Amino acid sequence: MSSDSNVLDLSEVIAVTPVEKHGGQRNKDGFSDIELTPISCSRFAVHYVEKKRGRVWRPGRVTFKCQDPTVCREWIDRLQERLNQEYLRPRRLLVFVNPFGGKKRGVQIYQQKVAPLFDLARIKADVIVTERAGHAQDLLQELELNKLDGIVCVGGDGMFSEILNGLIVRTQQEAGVDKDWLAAELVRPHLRIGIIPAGSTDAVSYATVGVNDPVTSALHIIIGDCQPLDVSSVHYRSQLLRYNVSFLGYGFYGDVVRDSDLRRWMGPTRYDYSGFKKFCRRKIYEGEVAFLPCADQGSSPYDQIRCTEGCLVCKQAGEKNKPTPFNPSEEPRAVETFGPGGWQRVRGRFIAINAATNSCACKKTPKGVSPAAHLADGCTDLILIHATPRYRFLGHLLKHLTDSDRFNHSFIEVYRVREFKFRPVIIEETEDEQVEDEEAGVLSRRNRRRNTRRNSVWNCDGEIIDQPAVDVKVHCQLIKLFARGIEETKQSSCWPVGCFCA
Ligand SMILES: CCCCCCCCCCCCC/C=C/[C@@H](O)[C@H](COP(=O)(O)O)NC(=O)CCCCC
Ligand SMILES: Nc1ncnc2c1ncn2[C@@H]1O[C@H](COP(=O)(O)OP(=O)(O)O)[C@@H](O)[C@H]1O
Ligand SMILES: [Ca+2]
Repeated sequence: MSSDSNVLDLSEVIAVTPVEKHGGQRNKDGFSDIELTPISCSRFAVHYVEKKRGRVWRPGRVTFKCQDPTVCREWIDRLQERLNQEYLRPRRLLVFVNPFGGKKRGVQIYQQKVAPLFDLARIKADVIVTERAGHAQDLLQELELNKLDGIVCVGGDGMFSEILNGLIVRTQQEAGVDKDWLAAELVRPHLRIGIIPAGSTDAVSYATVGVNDPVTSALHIIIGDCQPLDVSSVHYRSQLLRYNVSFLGYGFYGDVVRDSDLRRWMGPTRYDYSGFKKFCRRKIYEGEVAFLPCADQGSSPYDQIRCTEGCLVCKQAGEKNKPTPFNPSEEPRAVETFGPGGWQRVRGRFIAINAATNSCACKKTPKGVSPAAHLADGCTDLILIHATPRYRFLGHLLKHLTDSDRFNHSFIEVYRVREFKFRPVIIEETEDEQVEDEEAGVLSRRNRRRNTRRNSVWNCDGEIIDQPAVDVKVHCQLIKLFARGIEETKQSSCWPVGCFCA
């Protein structure tokens, strides 16, 4: 911004509206109840994105005064014409509101914070308040989507996951791609998805916008931001179980989501209760993880660099992984080769097996489960947490509250991978394995059984996958969000009267 003037980037203008001389009430198009004739309008307001601290955006407004009402009308028409040329800005959206998620305030959040902004920006929104779990996913298989510019999710990660799965399944079906074939090259949906955070963790919103704020997210949607995002497919025995976009967790995090699902009446605090309970139980799961490391692309989970707006790692990955036309007669995938440069395997007793396809940053862990993970690099960070005493596991968990290196423990292995598989080893208890404990007597046998419970479940963006054995594959930049990645924080600024840059 030059010292003697202020410049307002047109791409961050929300709307232009005539201003009543006497500040009277205006209808949703910005006109007063008394129909404004062109000659009577001598002022107009430019509504724009005002960037506050901490990546929070708010609608700002600057008013311009014209001596001649004709000039005023000319300005409004010209500016509106330019805004109409911003082809990435949505004009028609399908909005799914989950009244059940988070603190059950999804409807209020949308009506009070988002709808007025969509009206101001002249966006036509078809709003559906869901009536049950899976309602949005089912509707996405049958609704007419061609006339839309995007889909908006008002809810948390679980609701986003539902819409993500619905849209991807619909797209593959229409493209004739077999979603159950692990090796299939998936077709990218053309519709972008916007997220208005109204859930409990809201990790996807936080990791792609940098803050959990409904107004900020609404403004990213209005100006038509576009952020590609990796999606992982989760299969078992040639059957698609679910698509995942952020966090996959087996063991501790799987047990947490299974337990917390029974306590949704607690709202977001259910995770704290279940997290503490499962930390105390600290169950151990034996199994084997096989994984295909990402070919060296100059990034690692131990990087100091972070995935931010305009990330070069993601840009290069996008160029390397351009979608190839689907060929139904495509040769089946090569058999996995183990060894250097190929698949690797780790067998062990684990507290948790996590995969972070992006940082999974959220209010609980502002830097994320894997701070150096990328939104759109075609990889996921596979985090193996081996059995260890509780105090050491606690030390690792506590590091999520800070910037410190959460992987700096001998019991933790982290790999940046394109694919991985997990097969549990079921522990059958035999008589001679019973641990005799004089005080506890037979209890020790029950304790051992409890501590070596056969299987956990997978926490898939907060939804439960009951099947412990999975085959996971990352599809680079499969979908696009109305976001721009994590902006480098700037000081808050306001835009007084000034000229425009196109
Ligand atoms: C004693 C201090 C412990 C601090 C623990 C910090 C660990 C935080 C990890 C947070 C996990 C982030 C991964 C995101 C998962 C979400 O997709 C999922 C569902 O979100 P939503 O549908 O919006 O509710 N959230 C969870 O699985 C919550 C996990 C909480 C684990 C304690
Ligand atoms: N109307 C509804 N009634 C009950 N459950 C719903 C409804 N709409 C969506 N859901 C389900 O609610 C779950 C949680 O949604 P989400 O918005 O992620 O809330 P939270 O972040 O609290 O988990 C999702 O599994 C979703 O499928
Ligand atoms: Ca990634």
